[in-house]
Amino acid sequence: MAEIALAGVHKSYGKAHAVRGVDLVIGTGEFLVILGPSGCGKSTLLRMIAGLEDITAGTVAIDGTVVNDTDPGRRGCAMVFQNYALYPHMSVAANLGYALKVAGVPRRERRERVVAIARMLELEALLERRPGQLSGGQRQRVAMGRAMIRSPKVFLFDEPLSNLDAKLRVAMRLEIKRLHRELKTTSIFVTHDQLEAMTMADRLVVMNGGRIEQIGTPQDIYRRPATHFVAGFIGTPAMNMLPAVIGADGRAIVGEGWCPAPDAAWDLPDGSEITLGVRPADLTAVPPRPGAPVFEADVVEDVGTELHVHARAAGADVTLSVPTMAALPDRRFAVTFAPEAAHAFDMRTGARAAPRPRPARHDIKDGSAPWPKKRLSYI
Ligand SMILES: Nc1ncnc2c1ncn2[C@@H]1O[C@H](COP(=O)(O)OP(=O)(O)OP(=O)(O)O)[C@@H](O)[C@H]1O
Repeated sequence: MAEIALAGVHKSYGKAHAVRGVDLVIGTGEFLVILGPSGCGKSTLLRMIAGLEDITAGTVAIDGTVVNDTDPGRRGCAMVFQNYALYPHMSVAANLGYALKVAGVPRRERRERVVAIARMLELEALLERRPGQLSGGQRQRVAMGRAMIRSPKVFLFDEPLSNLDAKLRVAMRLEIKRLHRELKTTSIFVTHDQLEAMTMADRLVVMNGGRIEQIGTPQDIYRRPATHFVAGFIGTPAMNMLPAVIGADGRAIVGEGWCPAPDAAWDLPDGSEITLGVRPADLTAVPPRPGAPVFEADVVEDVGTELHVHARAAGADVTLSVPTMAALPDRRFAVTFAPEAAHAFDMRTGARAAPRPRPARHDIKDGSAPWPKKRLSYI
């Protein structure tokens, strides 16, 4: 059990910057997931915590002690990799007990601990097999057991489920969460699979281009994405993104004057270029109306639980998620959405735009002054 604190952590390979100044504290017992596209620096960050990569700048501290120059074996971290990294010529039992053997733990105690871990991971019947005689899921469980046996302070998972088929991934996901509930070991789990990230994380970190874009609970990140990148990266089908311009009243105008969210206003200067984001499930089809583009359903994908309707209009494409085709009585329709379902991103910075503050009650539109704050005395 340990707290991990990263301060200004940076990694460059020559002129290329893989990680650019990451500040992050992972609390004791927390299950933190790092999510991001390929090449965003998530594995490099994990490997710096493990001690498998030098840190170019900044510090990594475990339980208050800076470990930048501490050997990987002395950091108390155990790492689980995508490719299992098992010894093929050794039995499951020998693989599980190897680290204890190296550490000089007596044979009897070793055996006891191997059996206890095997019981926890349902590997007891497989102890005499070699890795080549196991399924992918069983191999991954052995890899987990090997990491668990030394009772590490921290588990570091580097895309451990990527080589498994879809069904097994779900099973292993649950197993890892169950183990975490039991052991409460501080864990960092790196993945590029958003479903894995959303379902496993206590707290989620979204990375892009070596930087942290957002940190929060999966719900925070889904409901209030902090940046244009996060909004587009999280959610399937992806959020609809409509290029828009801020008008004089703070409302967003798309194309030739369509104001799709008339009740929402943003705190940006007139003329600011934004992207208006709306999740496919938040769009509702309504009969065509003047001033709004008419969309035409193009491709409909049935994913079992819902339908994804991809529709086109002049200059804009949208996707709607609907429970049944009854939500689309006609092929041609306009779209609407609740103001609170709209996300706006400032295209200069990519940051989420704040709503425009509503006028305070004493603001008087005709230009007369509000009542003075101090009460007048008539004595
Ligand atoms: N040894 C290295 N030498 C040079 N560049 C490297 C090295 N290792 C990683 N990089 C670069 O650093 C960046 C981050 O790599 P990293 O492996 O951390 O990404 P990732 O987010 O884990 O990606 P993936 O999901 O594909 O594993 C990439 O641009 C990668 O090409």
